[in-house]
Amino acid sequence: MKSLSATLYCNRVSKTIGGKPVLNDISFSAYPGETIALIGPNGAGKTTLLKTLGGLIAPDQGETNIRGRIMNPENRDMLLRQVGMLIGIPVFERGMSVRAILHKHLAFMRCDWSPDETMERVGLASMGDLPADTLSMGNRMRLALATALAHHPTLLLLDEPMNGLDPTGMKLFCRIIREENKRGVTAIISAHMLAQLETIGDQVIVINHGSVKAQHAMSDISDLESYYFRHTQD
Ligand SMILES: Nc1ncnc2c1ncn2[C@@H]1O[C@H](COP(=O)(O)OP(=O)(O)OP(=O)(O)O)[C@@H](O)[C@H]1O
Repeated sequence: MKSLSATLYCNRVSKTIGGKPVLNDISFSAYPGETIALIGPNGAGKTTLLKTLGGLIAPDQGETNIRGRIMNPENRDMLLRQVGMLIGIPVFERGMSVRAILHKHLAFMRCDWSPDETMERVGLASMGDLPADTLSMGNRMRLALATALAHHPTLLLLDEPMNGLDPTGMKLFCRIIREENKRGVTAIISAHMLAQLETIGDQVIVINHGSVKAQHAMSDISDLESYYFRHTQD
């Protein structure tokens, strides 16, 4: 019954790529206003899981349920308007300005508001006219985050969103996630930066070899680093 009010319900998802099982029977729920920290070693399956949750790849078995609806090819685009994704290394159209990229994204998401507020929020207000492909790595990450946030989604799927951010950017990122949670937004964040995750995560899921190895409330974990090593030893 609990899953009925979940923002996201990942139900027994499995995926094999190139003959190799990458996700094995993964289930969990994410509730409004909470952040789930997805942690695990390189190659554990975190990105593949986020891609599957965001409908970028189809599971072989199991399903993703967003706000009570099972994602399928017919309702995928409608459901994805409720999702903000940052998955993979941000690459932007050559020569297109930061503001134009956000305008295009908002139009695609059928939102009629200006991108200015989101640019301000991520610290790109003074860079709106710059071609996005000339931005530094950290500022490209800020733009990718802006794209995930701009259309006011209820679910954020963020894969290593702090990569390339300077300490100010990381602090800003954590503040934005807390603000989003207060508005009821659910965030699933895959990252290796345990110290930052410790401050923003409500739940932790450890993935290794494509399976959930542990899941706990962050408040029950006294030291995330030891917890990580304890649950990722082969
Ligand atoms: N398109 C693909 N073709 C072949 N193998 C793939 C493909 N995508 C993912 N894999 C494999 O699936 C496994 C999980 O990869 P994934 O990128 O999901 O891991 P990850 O936990 O996100 O790792 P990292 O922390 O290094 O980003 C890896 O063994 C990877 O090589």
